[in-house]
Amino acid sequence: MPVIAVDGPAASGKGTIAKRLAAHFGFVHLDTGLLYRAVGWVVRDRLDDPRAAIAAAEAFDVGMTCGDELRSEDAGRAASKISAIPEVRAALLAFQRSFAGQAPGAVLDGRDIGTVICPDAPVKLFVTASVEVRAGRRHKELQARGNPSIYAEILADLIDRDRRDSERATAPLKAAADAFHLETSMMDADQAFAAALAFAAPRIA
Ligand SMILES: Nc1ncnc2c1ncn2[C@@H]1O[C@H](COP(=O)(O)OP(=O)(O)OP(=O)(O)O)[C@@H](O)[C@H]1O
Ligand SMILES: Nc1ccn([C@@H]2O[C@H](COP(=O)(O)O)[C@@H](O)[C@H]2O)c(=O)n1
Repeated sequence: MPVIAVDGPAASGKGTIAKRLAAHFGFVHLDTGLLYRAVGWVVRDRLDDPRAAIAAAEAFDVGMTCGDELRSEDAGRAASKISAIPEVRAALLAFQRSFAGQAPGAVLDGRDIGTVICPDAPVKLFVTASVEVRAGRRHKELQARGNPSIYAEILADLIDRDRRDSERATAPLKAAADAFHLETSMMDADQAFAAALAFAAPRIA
């Protein structure tokens, strides 16, 4: 089954693109960040205990990915910490691969989809935007949801998260060698989707 792998840093717009590509092609979509957020949320009071995170990942069930609290910045921070643990990543791998095998095709977004989870995906996108632009998008999103948000705090958090996600030893955030780089700092969501679709469409039979 064809797979579209969409990777990139936090708040780059990869989820927005992934959802729209899935709707366009009639594919299923998985936001893999939710898996790490769910595990991080379970152990949010024990983030210094890797055994707790590994146990939560080994007990992962898709039902754990529901709930507004997973969209919070606290859940994102917790996810970024536990996602550096190799055994946590290993425990979540089979679910992601199995999801990717569904008919008629799948779109997965995350950090390591093109490099580790689906290295044979016929379409790989690496979506970026400057960290200032990403912080502005996230700030606006939180405000629209009625959540308190301070731009400077969001910016500092994203810088921290980028560093942790890129520097970890296992499955770091990085573009696959054959990924299409989509820099969206100067694009609105429609322009970014159009550019992604122009790359993907000829590669999806
Ligand atoms: N090109 C764009 N221009 C302006 N805003 C955008 C663009 N793409 C996405 N957004 C908005 O930016 C915010 C973050 O987008 P999105 O959730 O798709 O990012 P993400 O990379 O999936 O984030 P995360 O890693 O946290 O899951 C959302 O509010 C979304 O509507
Ligand atoms: N494939 C993935 C997806 C996510 N992570 C980690 O989870 C954090 C939250 O992800 P969001 O996409 O919801 O922002 C992220 O910062 C990563 O640490 C991952 O490692 N691999």
